Amino acid sequence: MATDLHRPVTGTSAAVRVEGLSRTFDGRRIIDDLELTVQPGEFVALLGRSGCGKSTLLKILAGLDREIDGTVLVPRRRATAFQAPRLLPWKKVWRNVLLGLPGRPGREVAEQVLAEVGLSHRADAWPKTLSGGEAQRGSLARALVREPDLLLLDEPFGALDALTRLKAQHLVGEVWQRRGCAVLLVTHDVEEAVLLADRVLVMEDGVIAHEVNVGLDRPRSLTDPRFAALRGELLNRLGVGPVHAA
Ligand SMILES: Nc1ncnc2c1ncn2[C@@H]1O[C@H](COP(=O)(O)OP(=O)(O)OP(=O)(O)O)[C@@H](O)[C@H]1O
Repeated sequence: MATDLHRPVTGTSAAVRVEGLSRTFDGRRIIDDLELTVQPGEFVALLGRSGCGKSTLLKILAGLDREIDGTVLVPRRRATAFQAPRLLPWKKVWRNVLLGLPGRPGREVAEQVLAEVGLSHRADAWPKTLSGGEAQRGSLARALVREPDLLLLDEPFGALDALTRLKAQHLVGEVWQRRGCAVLLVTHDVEEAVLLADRVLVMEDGVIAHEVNVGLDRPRSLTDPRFAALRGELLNRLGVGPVHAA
């Protein structure tokens, strides 16, 4: 197995470079000679039918799955947020934020990033008392505190109600623009992908089968006919069938 997971990507090179990546589970090749490049500061969304291997790819990039063939180059400074916020219930929010940071950072480090995600008022709360949106902000804060060059997001808004989801999407867009890190967002939501990403990838049969450059100015509007056209194109790619622009 030619695994090269921790060779840092430096200088002007890509934030993610994946070459000839394959992953097999129980004899099934879920990822099959996949190629992927993400540029520094680029926001990329990854769509694909359920079970096509999106989360598997993200876990590999996060360094959580190393049973692979191929080459994966990612920055050392990377952080992940998942659909389930995974905050430790026995630690207050601010202590959760500092998890995984080396040394013994002070509370002010957590407070700074909690302010960035609008959660300062819940710093002393226990995770079980947070709303879904607050818990997801906590999870995002825990990722951001590492000052990642690459932020890996796996359906982070999937469990949120529609309004909270919109707010969380807005927050991630803001954070990305402010921080300038590369983002790879796995999502089922085509609108979310077009709203946030520079480039939308569609995964199919173990590879990146399609790629769409969004190319719309930000902030983006769902009522823009070009938005609707991109959404329709992607839905067709996903096999959801013709969708007419509003
Ligand atoms: N640890 C594992 N052992 C065996 N099979 C696995 C394992 N992890 C994932 N798989 C299988 O690999 C395939 C891809 O899973 P993955 O979770 O990456 O899909 P996904 O595209 O993220 O799906 P969804 O959109 O439903 O979350 C699935 O068939 C899944 O059952």
